[in-house]
Amino acid sequence: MNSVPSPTVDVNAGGHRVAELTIADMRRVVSERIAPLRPQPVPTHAAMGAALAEPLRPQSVFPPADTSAMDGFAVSGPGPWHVLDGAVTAGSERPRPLADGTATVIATGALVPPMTSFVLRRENARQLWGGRLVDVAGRRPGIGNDIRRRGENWTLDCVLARAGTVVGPAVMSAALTAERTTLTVRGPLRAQVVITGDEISTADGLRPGQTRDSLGPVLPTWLRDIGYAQTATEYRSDREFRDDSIVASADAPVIFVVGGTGHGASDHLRSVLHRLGAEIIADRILCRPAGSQLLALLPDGRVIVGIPGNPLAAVTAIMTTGRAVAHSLLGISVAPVRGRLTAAVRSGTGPARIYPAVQRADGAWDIDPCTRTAHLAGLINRTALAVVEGSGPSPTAEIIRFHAM
Ligand SMILES: Nc1nc2c(c(=O)[nH]1)N[C@H]1C(S)=C(S)[C@@H](COP(=O)(O)OP(=O)(O)OC[C@H]3O[C@@H](n4cnc5c(N)ncnc54)[C@H](O)[C@@H]3O)O[C@H]1N2
Ligand code: MOO
Repeated sequence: MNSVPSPTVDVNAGGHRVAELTIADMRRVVSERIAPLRPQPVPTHAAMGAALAEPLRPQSVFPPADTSAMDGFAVSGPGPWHVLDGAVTAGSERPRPLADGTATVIATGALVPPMTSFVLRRENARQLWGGRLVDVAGRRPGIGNDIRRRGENWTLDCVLARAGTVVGPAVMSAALTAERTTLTVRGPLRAQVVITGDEISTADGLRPGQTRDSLGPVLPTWLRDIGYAQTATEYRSDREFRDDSIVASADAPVIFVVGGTGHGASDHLRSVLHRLGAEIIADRILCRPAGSQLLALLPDGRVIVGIPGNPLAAVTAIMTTGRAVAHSLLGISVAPVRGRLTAAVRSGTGPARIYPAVQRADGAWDIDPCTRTAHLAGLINRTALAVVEGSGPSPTAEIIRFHAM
């Protein structure tokens, strides 16, 4: 929609042009201008994708009591043992103490009765004539007793995860094991996606001139991958986008506006930003695709990322600028990772080139130099973007992986 040049919308809030930024400069500006979210207590089960604002310390030692590590018999004293009636199952409270010379059936995870010497695994136990139990493994007392001792995994002074760690399934699960019912975190980060453009259609059957929306259903997956745990998506025609208050009213710290970043007749993002008193902090990034990105701050601190409409450019913008914004808001720092390429490539003296990439068995990355931007077919079976910068032939590139896929 921006094929018709327009002299009317080259505007930004301060009235002066903001320089095009390299990717490194964009990351620096983002970390300087976008402050981390305020830490807040969040129920542990609702904290997926947030970042720990404090080290994760246990609320309870683990295991909280001596428990059996195996199905078998809790035995007291040297054998053979007389097996008592009944069984100690997981979930039973306070089993009675075991008298010397006796044994009781016990289940994995059950509390070990006081006076237990060790747990005899079922496969190492035989009952003699008359019912007496013996240990056929001939264990030495105290060795491999198959009892999980209270606090042997962690005590209250342990740190299970450092501040800045993103809450994934392992962190959440460990926190629950440690009886942490709330966590002090930044996030979970929410994003509003606004897909603009008169030509974009989600309805059955395309009319001439329409373009199938190939981003709305998939952007939340990419966004979740880089730290936006919750996403809401809205569609607006160009005029609706220009006239309504979706950007003003969006209830999310980050608003991704898809399309309209250019200077074409229907590209209204700049004028909307101007009207809302936003400060543009990056106007174009020196990269291809996704050069036509805008990064702006609303007066209340919400961040607007204007991403190009071409689908591969949109994903590239999200994986570079969108990712840097998420890291800043979550208060985490992620050092760029470099990878070896299967063949040296030259980006030339111009902008950084960003290519779909996939890792070979030997660890080197194959890149696709000829990918088109109007669709995402070039990302099928690819697991990363490779960022190539510098004028000479480069044998390595920054690798930005897609973790969720
Ligand atoms: N005179 C110039 N024109 C353009 C330039 C330029 O440098 N000078 N850059 C081109 C590049 S590269 C890109 S990328 C686009 C960026 O334009 P916008 O951000 O304003 O995006 P639109 O014009 O709205 O859309 C571009 C393209 O993408 C299609 N699109 C948009 N949304 C979707 C969607 N949800 N699903 C599928 N496809 C979508 C849209 O129909 C357009 O074809 O500007 C170029 N022009
Ligand atoms: O930025 Mo366009 O993003 O090269 O397709």
